Amino acid sequence: MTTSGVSAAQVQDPAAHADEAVPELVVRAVTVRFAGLVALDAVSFTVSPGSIHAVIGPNGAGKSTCFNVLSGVYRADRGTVHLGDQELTGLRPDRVARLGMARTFQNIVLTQGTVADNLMLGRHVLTRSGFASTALSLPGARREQRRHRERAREIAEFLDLGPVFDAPVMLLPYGVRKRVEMARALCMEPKVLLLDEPVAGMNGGERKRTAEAIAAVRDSLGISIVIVEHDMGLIMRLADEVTVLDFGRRIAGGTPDQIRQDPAVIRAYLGTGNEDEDGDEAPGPVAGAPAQPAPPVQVQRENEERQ
Ligand SMILES: Nc1ncnc2c1ncn2[C@@H]1O[C@H](COP(=O)(O)OP(=O)(O)OP(=O)(O)O)[C@@H](O)[C@H]1O
Repeated sequence: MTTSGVSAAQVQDPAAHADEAVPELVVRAVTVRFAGLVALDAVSFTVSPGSIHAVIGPNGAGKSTCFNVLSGVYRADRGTVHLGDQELTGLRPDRVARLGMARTFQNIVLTQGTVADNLMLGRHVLTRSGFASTALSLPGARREQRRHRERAREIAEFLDLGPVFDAPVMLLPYGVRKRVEMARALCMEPKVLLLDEPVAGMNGGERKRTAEAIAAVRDSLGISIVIVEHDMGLIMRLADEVTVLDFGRRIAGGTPDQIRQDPAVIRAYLGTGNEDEDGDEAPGPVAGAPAQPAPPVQVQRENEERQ
């Protein structure tokens, strides 16, 4: 689907990476340490081409660290990241972006310029004309700028941002600004889109719209999406595959249905450290607990009490 009337064919257009097949993203045994703390401990997973792959886990599990390794912000102490044949391990963020990995940021709230200005920033990595020829408005550079602006408008329309293309972002509601941020990343024509908590802070309507937009990106553009998000309802509806982290370790992986039933996941979200003064485990999920695993846990607890 598309979120506006723009056809998939229009959106699947040209760009740097569109003629190349989307490759697998393979994370192998990645370890990251901060002083004495192991934030990621030999974590491995594979993102299938054209899929939505969620990375979830309780607070402090290592999700952001994982994201920062994928986008080149953090350097892994051990392990590798490959996008197809291309090794990304240890490359700087700008190089990782040029190889087809575009990311959004958890806390970014765009405030400067128009929507168009922000999307053109995303086109920057694809611009061939140098700074001087653009500044001097040479004909070739002007043509290229026009082509990029047209493409930015197509992407804006795809994400329902057409009507606000020339509006200052500062005047837009929070949820729309977050969608501008996603459009900016898409303007880089990535093979893999990394979404860091894309619905954080949104109201119900904005969440629904953003979820539709994410599904539309996968279905129409065929690129892979890696998503870190605390909204478990959204993850369970959207994701094709889920990797679950806890204390820096990968404790489970599979489809949302498999994850819902996985005892290690249920244990991690219940939290084994929630003990009261008598040493009894305090019931109830920790923050960010999945909405769906609750029934199997209750059944399991009833069985334990009966024994
Ligand atoms: N730059 C850093 N320096 C030191 N420790 C860090 C740094 N970044 C993360 N950590 C630690 O690494 C562990 C994993 O953190 P991370 O932010 O990756 O978890 P998370 O799953 O994203 O958590 P949350 O859901 O709360 O955002 C935590 O114990 C955290 O305190």
